[in-house]
Amino acid sequence: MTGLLPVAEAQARMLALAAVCTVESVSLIDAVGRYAAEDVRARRTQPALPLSAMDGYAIRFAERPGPWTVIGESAAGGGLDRALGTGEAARIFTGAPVPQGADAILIQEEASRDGDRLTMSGEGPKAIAEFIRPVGGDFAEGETLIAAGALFNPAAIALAASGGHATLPVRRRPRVAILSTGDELVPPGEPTPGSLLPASNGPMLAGLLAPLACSVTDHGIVRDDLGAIGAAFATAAGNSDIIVTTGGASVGDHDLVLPALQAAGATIDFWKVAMKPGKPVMIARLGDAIVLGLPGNPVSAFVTATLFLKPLIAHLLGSNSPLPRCVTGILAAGLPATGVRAEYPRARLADGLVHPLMGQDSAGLSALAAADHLVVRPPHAPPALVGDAVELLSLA
Ligand SMILES: Nc1nc2c(c(=O)[nH]1)N[C@H]1C(S)=C(S)[C@@H](COP(=O)(O)OP(=O)(O)OC[C@H]3O[C@@H](n4cnc5c(N)ncnc54)[C@H](O)[C@@H]3O)O[C@H]1N2
Ligand code: MOO
Repeated sequence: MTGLLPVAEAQARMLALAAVCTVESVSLIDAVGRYAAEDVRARRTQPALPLSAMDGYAIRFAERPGPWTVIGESAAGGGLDRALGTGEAARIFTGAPVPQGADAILIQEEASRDGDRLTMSGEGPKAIAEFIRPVGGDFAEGETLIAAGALFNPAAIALAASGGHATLPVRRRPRVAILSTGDELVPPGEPTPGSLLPASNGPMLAGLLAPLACSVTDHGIVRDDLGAIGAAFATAAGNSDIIVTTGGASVGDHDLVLPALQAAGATIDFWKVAMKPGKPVMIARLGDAIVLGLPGNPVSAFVTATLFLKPLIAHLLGSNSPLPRCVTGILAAGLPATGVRAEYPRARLADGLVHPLMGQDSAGLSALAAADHLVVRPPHAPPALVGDAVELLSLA
């Protein structure tokens, strides 16, 4: 239990430990940011009829350049009550059904109309079916629109709505409890005499979680005392799916999260991950709750929350790809060789290049706040040079 676990292995073990939340059916808006608990299939075909993509006239392509006789109109939600005959055209609007007999749309900018008489004044449609959206062009009834485990982002919500759904199957929102341990901490805004300092990890974690589909309870500051930490665990365990702690995770005499968990009867799965910042990361099960012990250093807490807490929540919500995905960027400045731990230097993307920031200390919040990406450096990597491609994790 004292060795350093590779990051990917630690993430896999964490995900294997945690069961997904139960299924519930919620409104479309409530489903945003959650994941499909089962395949969502189309209950209708879209478009259900051939529809015009433009305002203009429904014509027969072979009859260009006209003249045609305009016999009526087709508006969105309506339609023409009969088929077009030879030499006939219909006024048509965007989203309106294309009458039977028509096979192209002449846009109104390229049409000239005098009473019922219509002729082509511009180039006209270049091919049969131009500006006509065919039946089922978007999707057909019965098709899988959103696969189980995929994210309901706003576009997926629109797709589900278009597919005939008013409610969606999702997983219950995980309940997350935040505990900030440390005798040196005071609530933000309070005086900080001597070596006291504002507890910034709680608001940071709550901020990271705010856009996610979970409910968060910040239990505030817990003193470095075995009894106090144990009592906080006991309070949180009954009504949390995840308990996330910061601080007290290392090896000092005041680092009491591990002994408090052991005293509470928790099963410790791992402690210490091969990453920098963020080595003392702990995963345990306490009753039905997963405990994620993060280091106290503010940047370490942020980076480990990005790599462990956010994926854990996505997993509990039923995501089929809970781990963060990297993109590639080109370095504007070099980075030193890495040691036994993977490293996550804070960086900013500017002019298409990755600029590592000054102040890569695990307590350096200024660089963290200026960063929009973490560079992902594997263990035992040689120095990275200007112009090298590197993996990046977006902090957006
Ligand atoms: N002898 C060793 N010492 C340390 C090791 C080690 O392996 N051997 N690991 C280092 C690493 S790496 C880290 S990271 C830290 C993690 O320590 P803890 O998780 O035990 O955190 P604390 O000691 O409680 O605090 C560290 C640091 O962070 C400040 N802090 C804590 N909580 C907050 C908060 N809520 N808001 C703002 N700042 C907070 C705290 O005051 C300390 O300065 O251990 C190293 N030591
Ligand atoms: O992991 Mo600690 O986060 O290196 O300072």
